[in-house]
Amino acid sequence: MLERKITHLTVRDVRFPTSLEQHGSDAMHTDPDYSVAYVVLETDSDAALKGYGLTFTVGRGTEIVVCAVKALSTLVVGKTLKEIISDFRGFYRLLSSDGQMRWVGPEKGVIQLATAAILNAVWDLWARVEGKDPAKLISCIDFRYITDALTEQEALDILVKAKKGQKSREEQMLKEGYPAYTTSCAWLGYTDQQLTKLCSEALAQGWNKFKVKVGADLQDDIRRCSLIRKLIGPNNTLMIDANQRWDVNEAITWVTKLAEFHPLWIEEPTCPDDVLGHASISKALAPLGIGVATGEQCHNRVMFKQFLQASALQFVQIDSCRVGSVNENLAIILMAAKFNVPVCPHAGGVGLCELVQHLILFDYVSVSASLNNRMCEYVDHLHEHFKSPTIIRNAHYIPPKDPGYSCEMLEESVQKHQYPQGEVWRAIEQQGKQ
Ligand SMILES: C[C@H](O)[C@@H](O)[C@@H](O)[C@H](O)C(=O)O
Ligand SMILES: [Mg+2]
Repeated sequence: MLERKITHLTVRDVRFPTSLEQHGSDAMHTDPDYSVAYVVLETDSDAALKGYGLTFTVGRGTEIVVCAVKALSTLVVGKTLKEIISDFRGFYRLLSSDGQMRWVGPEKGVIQLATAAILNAVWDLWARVEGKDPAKLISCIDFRYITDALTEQEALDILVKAKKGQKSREEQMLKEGYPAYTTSCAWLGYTDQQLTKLCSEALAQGWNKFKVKVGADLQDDIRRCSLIRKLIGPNNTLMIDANQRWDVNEAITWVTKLAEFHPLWIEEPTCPDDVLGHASISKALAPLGIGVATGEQCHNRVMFKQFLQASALQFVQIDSCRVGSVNENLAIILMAAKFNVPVCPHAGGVGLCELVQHLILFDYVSVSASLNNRMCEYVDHLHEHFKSPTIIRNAHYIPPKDPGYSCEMLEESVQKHQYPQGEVWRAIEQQGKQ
């Protein structure tokens, strides 16, 4: 199987009209249409072996990501899986630092999202073919720019140390699943009635950790947080998410006014690139018992390194599509372990829950060995479009059993939602004309 050559790469622009009902809305993305650049790698295998990958985007931006995936595709097509994984570090660097493409990055923005889509598909293909050991995993990581925080030997030591108890953690996960929290009750565009209804339903289903969007209007935030805190009671967990809305001092003042609702964290209080700003916010909010969480728009391992070195975050929110796929997330997860900061993945988008559940299970079973202060985000949208959708039981992610990276979509869904020719978008266009 490893000898099989990748013969084709297709990429499609798939969008869901989530903005119509304000699903996914926040203080900065007021009308998001959850979308993906969806990649399929075809091989010359008789067994119709394919790799499926995607990157999450929002609406119109998807066409630019699709364009970037096409530009990178020549670096992948024609290679065998064996050629790639025998030097995955080198291949990662080829994609992320190709001499003619690097200027539009490097390792950030659209080109990084495109890299994630392609590499997610490569990991999916590889996962369908064989398992991996610690040394092999380490060989996938590009340690360039992070050795001052984590050396290759330290990374290997963390993985080897975590071998102890691995089997029982694996069994525990299969039985109980990984703890999750929900964001689906309190998007910014939802009314108070909607919020009350969704929250009550979620409580009845066993959810005990809730994230609320804040940041547009302080009085609204106070009203919404107070409503939710009353609904969920003092013992359930509340998190708040501002999606980068504030300046540093504004963030401190605003969150201080929400402290009475006892949020565990404030997520993305300010510009995602402002490491020192996050450090100041962390310091100011620590006495209130509120941590800072960030990562969904943290574009590479070097940024995460600085956040960790500067004590600028207390919760590392890895994202399966923002950075360079599993290769780079391995580096981030291992750095978080070294700095003893919990990883709580971001999954608010289409396909993100399906992908990131693999990474957080890996974190527990093979790296951190801890559930302390850890949980994985869950949003209850669009899972029906996936071949192996996430399974949630009693507010826990149940480990997926199908081989691969769980992001193969149903062909019918892809065709219906392809932009602009899919029937869903044609109907919306038609309605607009009426
Ligand atoms: C536009 C998106 O829904 C974001 O609001 C979402 O990813 C969010 O930040 C989250 O943490 O889930
Ligand atoms: Mg967020």
